Amino acid sequence: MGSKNRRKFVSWSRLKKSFVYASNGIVYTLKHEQNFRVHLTVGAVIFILAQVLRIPLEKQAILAVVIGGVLALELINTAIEHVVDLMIDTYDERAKIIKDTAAGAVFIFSATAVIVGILILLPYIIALFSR
Ligand SMILES: Nc1ncnc2c1ncn2[C@@H]1O[C@H](COP(=O)(O)OP(=O)(O)OP(=O)(O)O)[C@@H](O)[C@H]1O
Repeated sequence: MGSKNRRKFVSWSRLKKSFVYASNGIVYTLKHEQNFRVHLTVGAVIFILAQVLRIPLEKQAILAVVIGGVLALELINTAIEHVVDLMIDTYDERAKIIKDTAAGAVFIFSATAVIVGILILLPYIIALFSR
């Protein structure tokens, strides 16, 4: 008892470890999940396009939130898939429901991100071609 209480308010070594663990999770997902690679690539293209089109910073912030949200949801979906696989290695209707609903959450947020991206970028693309 007490060892936790004696911990520093902010420990840089613990922060560094947390960053390394989180990076490992991102690198794992990057290597093994095609959807994550697709979303990351689309997100990077949108970010570059926003710079080229000189989109205002507050709109870029909205794009950053939705792109980051999709990527974060992909990581959670991957974690859920692994928890299910850890619990059961045979076909199970409940496993299917868990995985399918988690995938559905990613899909809904991705579709939302696409709509937000179109709403923000399209007027600038139209203005570029109607000069
Ligand atoms: N144990 C299981 N029991 C029943 N259905 C399963 C099971 N494991 C996977 N499935 C079905 O297969 C689908 C794909 O699951 P899998 O674990 O292969 O994910 P994935 O191919 O990596 O998916 P994603 O491409 O979304 O990352 C699930 O959405 C589910 O419908």
